[in-house]
Amino acid sequence: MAWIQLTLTTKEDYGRQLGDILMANGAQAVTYRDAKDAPIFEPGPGEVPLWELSQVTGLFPAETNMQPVIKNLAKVSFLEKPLRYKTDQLEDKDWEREWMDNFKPMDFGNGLWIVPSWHQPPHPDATNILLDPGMAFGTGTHPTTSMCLAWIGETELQGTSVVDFGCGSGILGIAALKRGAAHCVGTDIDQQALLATRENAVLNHVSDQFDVYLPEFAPNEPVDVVIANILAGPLQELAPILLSYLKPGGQIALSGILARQAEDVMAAYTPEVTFAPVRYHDEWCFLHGTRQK
Ligand SMILES: C[S@@+](CC[C@H](N)C(=O)[O-])C[C@H]1O[C@@H](n2cnc3c(N)ncnc32)[C@H](O)[C@@H]1O
Repeated sequence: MAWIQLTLTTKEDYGRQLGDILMANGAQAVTYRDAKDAPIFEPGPGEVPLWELSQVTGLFPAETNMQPVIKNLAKVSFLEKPLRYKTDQLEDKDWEREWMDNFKPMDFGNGLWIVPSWHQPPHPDATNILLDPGMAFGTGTHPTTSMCLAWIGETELQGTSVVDFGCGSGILGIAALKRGAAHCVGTDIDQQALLATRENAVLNHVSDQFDVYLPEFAPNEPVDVVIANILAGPLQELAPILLSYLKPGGQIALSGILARQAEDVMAAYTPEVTFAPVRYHDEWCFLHGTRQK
């Protein structure tokens, strides 16, 4: 059996509502692709950041007459006018599994692996982080996450307290805990991310050590390590908050920064933080440093 795939983009607040509307119009399945897992581009002034958008895709039987569906969607008040959408013909396959099949166990060095929760760890003795990202950002495939994971893998974290700011799937906090950190506070503005982090913490048997909050409810107790993979703009704006979390002598890791933005981000954390040489991966860079005692 073949299928028609209909894809629309909407503000993430409306993602679920749009999914319900697609189901009510005959979709057999709906999936959400957070634009967060698409390449991130720094939004221009006044633009909606890409990761506030959800891509919602409905799967319709091939014989569906899509005209009435499109007509109904054109009346939905929160969708763009004129309606923008994309249709594709799909051969029959387990399409939900398709993206899952592309998410494979990955080695980040120093024995640190990310393993999709539906895979067997290829090296059972390694530090294996089992992960189901759900709708949250953070599979390890994006350079901004992978540079953080490489740093976590090489850093002595035994007994440390950690803040994972913008925790997404919880991938970084869980990795830190599995590498010996004693406790982690994760914060995110996205409820889906908090949910995914909690679930992944349970999956990895670190839920007792991983507390998750919306940023405004997070306890502001200084910790040994702050990790934040969010965009350069927020990293600069949030510098006083992130610094308020960091103990003297503590370590900070910042990611989500385009290479050309490194200087500006470092300036926001100077002179409190002394930075190590900048690391680069594709167009992205990674900053890490130590807070003066
Ligand atoms: C690029 S993702 C990183 C996710 C994960 N930590 C990783 O490294 O893959 C950024 C996350 O930060 C969250 N975020 C963005 N702005 C934030 C803010 N001001 N405070 C807290 N979280 C924020 C987003 O919702 C998103 O989950």
